[in-house]
Amino acid sequence: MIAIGSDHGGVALKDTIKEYFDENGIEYKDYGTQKDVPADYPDIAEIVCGGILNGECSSGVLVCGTGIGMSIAANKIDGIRAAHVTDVFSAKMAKEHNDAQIICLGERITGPGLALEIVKAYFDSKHLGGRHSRRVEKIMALEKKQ
Ligand SMILES: O=C(CO)[C@H](O)[C@H](O)[C@H](O)COP(=O)(O)O
Repeated sequence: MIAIGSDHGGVALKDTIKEYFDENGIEYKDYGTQKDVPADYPDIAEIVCGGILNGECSSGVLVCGTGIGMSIAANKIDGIRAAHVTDVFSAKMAKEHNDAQIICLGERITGPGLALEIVKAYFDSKHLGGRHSRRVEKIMALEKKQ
């Protein structure tokens, strides 16, 4: 199950991504917000990350105006690796190298066509393990050092 959420600045792109999921039989849970309902991105980031940490969802997509606020907020939550991506190669690397559970997109930055290519690249990729796992473990250890 994929978690998806946005603030009001990302709701149209969220709906585009949901259409893609529907067309491709990909299961998701929409954590809001909905059209015409303003929301603060840290609130949505928190509930989407919660859905991943409690095991309900395995990964997620967060959308705001730029993707920046969502990624800053999500990365404050213990156990979460969220990647702010604006291109296909970075989306692939976010999974292959960083094992990011979440990608963050910006509706005011990335058009719907490219955004869908990014989403596909991320979900079609697998974490490569090996030396990348060692580095991901070091990222997670940083949380414990604070
Ligand atoms: O967090 C952001 C910027 O880093 C997002 O783009 C938000 O969607 C944006 O700040 C919302 O702004 P608005 O003026 O309230 O629409």
